[in-house]
Amino acid sequence: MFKFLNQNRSKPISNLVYNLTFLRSMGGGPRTFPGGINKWQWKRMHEKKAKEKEMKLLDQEKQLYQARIRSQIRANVAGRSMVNEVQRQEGNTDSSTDYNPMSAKDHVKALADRFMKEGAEDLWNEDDGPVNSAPPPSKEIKRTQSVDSSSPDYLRNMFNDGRSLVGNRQNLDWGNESFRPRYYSVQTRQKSPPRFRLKKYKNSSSDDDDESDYGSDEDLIKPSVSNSKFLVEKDGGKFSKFKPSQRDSDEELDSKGGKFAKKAIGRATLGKSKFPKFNFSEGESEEESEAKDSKFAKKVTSRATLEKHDMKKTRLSPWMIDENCGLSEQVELIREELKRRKSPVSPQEEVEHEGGSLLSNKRFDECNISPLTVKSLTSAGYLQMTKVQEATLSVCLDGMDALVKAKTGTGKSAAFLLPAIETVLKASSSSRNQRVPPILVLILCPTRELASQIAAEANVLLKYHDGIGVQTLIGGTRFKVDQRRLESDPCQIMVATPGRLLDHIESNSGFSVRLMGLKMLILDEADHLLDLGFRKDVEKIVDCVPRERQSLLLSATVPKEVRRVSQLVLKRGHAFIDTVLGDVETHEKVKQSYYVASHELHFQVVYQLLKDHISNVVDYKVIVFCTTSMVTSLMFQLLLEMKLNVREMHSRKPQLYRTRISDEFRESKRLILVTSDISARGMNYPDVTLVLQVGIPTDREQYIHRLGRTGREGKEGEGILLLAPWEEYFLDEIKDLPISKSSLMQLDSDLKLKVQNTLVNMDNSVKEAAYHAWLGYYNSIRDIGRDKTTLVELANQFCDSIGMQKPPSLFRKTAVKMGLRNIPGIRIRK
Ligand SMILES: Nc1ncnc2c1ncn2[C@@H]1O[C@H](COP(=O)(O)OP(=O)(O)OP(=O)(O)O)[C@@H](O)[C@H]1O
Repeated sequence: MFKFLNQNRSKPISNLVYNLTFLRSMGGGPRTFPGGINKWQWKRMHEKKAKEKEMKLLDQEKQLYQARIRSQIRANVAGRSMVNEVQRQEGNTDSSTDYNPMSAKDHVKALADRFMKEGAEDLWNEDDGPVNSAPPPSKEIKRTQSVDSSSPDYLRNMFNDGRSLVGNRQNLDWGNESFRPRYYSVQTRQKSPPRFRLKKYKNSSSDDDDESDYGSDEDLIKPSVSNSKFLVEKDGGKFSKFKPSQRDSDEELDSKGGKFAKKAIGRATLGKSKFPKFNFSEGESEEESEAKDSKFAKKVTSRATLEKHDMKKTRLSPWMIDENCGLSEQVELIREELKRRKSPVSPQEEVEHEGGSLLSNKRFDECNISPLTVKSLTSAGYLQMTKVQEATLSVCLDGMDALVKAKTGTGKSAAFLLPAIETVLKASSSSRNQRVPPILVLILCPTRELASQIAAEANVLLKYHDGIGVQTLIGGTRFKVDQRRLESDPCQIMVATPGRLLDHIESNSGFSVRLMGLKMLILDEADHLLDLGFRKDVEKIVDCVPRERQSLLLSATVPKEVRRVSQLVLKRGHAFIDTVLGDVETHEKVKQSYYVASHELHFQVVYQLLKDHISNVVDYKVIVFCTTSMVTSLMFQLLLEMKLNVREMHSRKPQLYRTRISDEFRESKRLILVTSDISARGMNYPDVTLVLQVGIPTDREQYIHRLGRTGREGKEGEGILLLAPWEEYFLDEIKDLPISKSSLMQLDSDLKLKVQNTLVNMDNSVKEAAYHAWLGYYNSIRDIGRDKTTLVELANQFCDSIGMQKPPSLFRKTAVKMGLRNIPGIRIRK
């Protein structure tokens, strides 16, 4: 009897295990577990196992370290230290040959620190000393300091030397106030107490509805662009306008030096960009330089398994560093280059440049980041910081949490990646010998493409940092493949979309253990991640990472509600850095207009607008945003039939296809991307000439982010919004933006017929799906979704416009869910 029962039980269990494996490989992750235990029991069981494993590893590490110390002593006795010294002199800072200079006791303490979180005391062995001892000073910093030519100070002095070649500040003509350097962030990493401090935000706990908790506008750290004054909070508490004066001569000198470097180094990169362009030599013409640029353009490939995505095209600048040179030789080369670039630009040019410049006066070598990062930045063509980078870096290097608001395309990615790299460098001295290094920095972002883009950018900045890895965890890839990758190629920086990250947390306790070492949490497009769609996932993730961490939230839009909920992630005393304050959130150089046309004319108007743009702009690159994936698909097919050069991108497409299209569009010219909102945020497609939004975006923020795909890096761009008459109410939400009405063009009757015929002949399934999606989208928008009868009438107008005789029927269940069951005009599927 027992045997019989047992035989019968074994089958369902094995089936369950099979199903679980299948589910996991599909990316959903198991929800029930073998043996009938629940998720949390399963998780605890694995955590216990992982702890035991960690204890074993800790023990092994101690032994390994002792062995290293012994071998180092032996090597010293045998005169090996001389060889190491020579290697150091040559700039060979390979960590594999550089045995950690900590004392054995410090090292053991550092190992212990790694586990110093709640509940980890049991990993500590009493013989190892007190658990609460302060962590040893960062050995990484010590190590770089010993290599004198690569230290930040050395590089700074070197740049200052270059500056002094054209005379000191007294010799330069700074007479006109408008030529004076701009200041907006005084928070420098000084040893002496700072004279000013940044305004910190106090999150309210229970009374968080009170607006005053977030301070008045004056409480914000606001880099002033238009004049040399800025708002800072004095130690006494009150704000005052501050004007650089004599006593700030050091900063002034630096800024002017920065300015000189900017001038000497050249003008904007691509076209009318405000970013610096590097001329190869003084005698070289612009064309020659361009030709060389493209000739030498090279792909910087990452170490992470991002395939094609993980590449960034960079221009070979004169700062491109010869890999074969020692660091001191490279420094010499840069010094030579500075000498050659003596001639300052004219004051007139300076003013123009400052008018709308995104760059600050500070260079990367002036801001206490690792010289190897400066080297990577230099070889990627970044010399000066953008304003948001300067403001963010100074706050983050001081260890503060921050909420950062800066316009689209102003370099927020590097603004959070630079402190992230510094965090890894600081923390890795204590985690260097771990077999599976903890994840030290976690970057969350809303879309897969954005995650891949951020990882690619991180790899560019890590070009010269051996041993720091970046990986992505994004949906649409095989879960098992992710797991294998995590095991075979451990990383310290993880870029992830929330859903897939949670799947890994829930199904792999080893992964959760790795997250326990987290030092920095970053939310890019933070307002979107804290929106209702993502908030629950983000809360769960925050619960899985240590409380003792630094957090950074960034976005081009930060509505008040987001400032309120930001306390889910940020500490009480966080800084709010707002580089937009007092200015509109969109770029001055992006011309914004809107058209109003009835639904039946929309497709023709879109076609006409695109045709006009193509005939006016030779190297056009257009993004057409549609309301939903299925409407995107319909629009794409129509434009394809109308013989335009289009590509389609939305969440219903397989990931490989999305990656391919994204890559193609990034590199291309004369192409139109028809897309849903998956491309609205963060995507950095260079040189987009027009963004066309068809129908209302979900909200004001989404309008700004979509528009932000053009006019990046200070370039020019154009944005058009096409609305149906009933959608005009949306204009109220963006009334503070510089958008103007354009009158509808005369539509050609032949064209009208052509568009209508194409729509009529299109596959019915595409049109049906578009109708359902349209209904779903507008039903979810508060202002229209409430009045169901009007909504259905409008949906039927849309249906007419896409060449359908009668509206397709809905499943009863769907109609009930949408609250449309008994609404006239809705057909229910039998
Ligand atoms: N200091 C710099 N010097 C030169 N170029 C820079 C610098 N910082 C960033 N860039 C370039 O500026 C472009 C825009 O940067 P990024 O994508 O980080 O903008 P963003 O502010 O995150 O935009 P969004 O709000 O759309 O996410 C990128 O091409 C990047 O390489």
